[in-house]
Amino acid sequence: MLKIQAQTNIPTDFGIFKVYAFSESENDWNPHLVWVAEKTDFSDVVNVRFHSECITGEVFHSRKCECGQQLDAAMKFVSENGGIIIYLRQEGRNIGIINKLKAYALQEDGFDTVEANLKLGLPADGRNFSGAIEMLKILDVLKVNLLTNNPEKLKSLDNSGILLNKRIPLEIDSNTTNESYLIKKKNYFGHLLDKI
Ligand SMILES: Nc1nc2c(ncn2[C@@H]2O[C@H](COP(=O)(O)OP(=O)(O)OP(=O)(O)O)[C@@H](O)[C@H]2O)c(=O)[nH]1
Ligand SMILES: [Zn+2]
Repeated sequence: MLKIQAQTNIPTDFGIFKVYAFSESENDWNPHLVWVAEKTDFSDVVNVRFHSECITGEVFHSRKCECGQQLDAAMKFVSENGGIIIYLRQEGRNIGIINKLKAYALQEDGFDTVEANLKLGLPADGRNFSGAIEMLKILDVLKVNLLTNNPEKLKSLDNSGILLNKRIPLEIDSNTTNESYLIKKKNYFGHLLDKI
C-alpha cells in the first residue's frame, strides 16, 4: 500500500508546487513523486498527468524521445490551469535504466523501440497505472482530465472509481531523431498522435 512519506512546497520555473513522496516503505529511495500545482481545485475536475520516468530525456535532453518536453509542457499546463503531475518511477516503460540503455544499444543496430525490448526478453511496455490511481484516491481526486496521448493510460481509469472527464492531448513536434520512435508509438501502441 502506498503512503505519503513526505510532503513539502517547492518553487519552480512554473510556479510553486506541493510535492508528495509516495512509497510503501520510508526506506524506498525511488518513491513516486506527486506535484500539485498551486491553483488546483480538488472540488472540481482535476487536470492530471501520469508521467513515467525518463532520466535520459528529462535530465539529459535526449533527442531519442519527447519525454522531457512533455514533462515541461505538462508542468506549464497545470501551473496555468491547476492540476497534478504524478511522476512514476517506471523508467524505460518499467524495464529500468540499465535495460533501457541496453535497448538503445540494440536500436543502434537497427531494432526499433518495441523490437529492442522484446529482443531482451522484456515486455514492450511493462507498466501499469494502478499506483497512480491509488495515489489519486489518497489525495481525494474523484474526476480527472488526463494529459496524455496513450490509450492505455486512459483505459487504466476504466472501473477504477475515478471518473475520466476528458483527454487533453500532449503532443510535441517531432525531430529527425525521435520521428521513427513516435511513428512506432502511434502504429504499435496506438498513441493518439495527429502531427506524425
Ligand atoms: N524501453 C524503452 N523505453 C523508452 C524508450 N523511449 C522512451 N522510453 C520510456 O517510455 C516512457 C514514456 O513515458 P510517458 O511519456 O509517461 O508515456 P507515453 O507512453 O509516451 O504516453 P504519453 O502520456 O502520451 O506521453 C518513459 O518511461 C521512457 O523512459 C525506448 O526506446 N525503450
Ligand atoms: Zn524519454
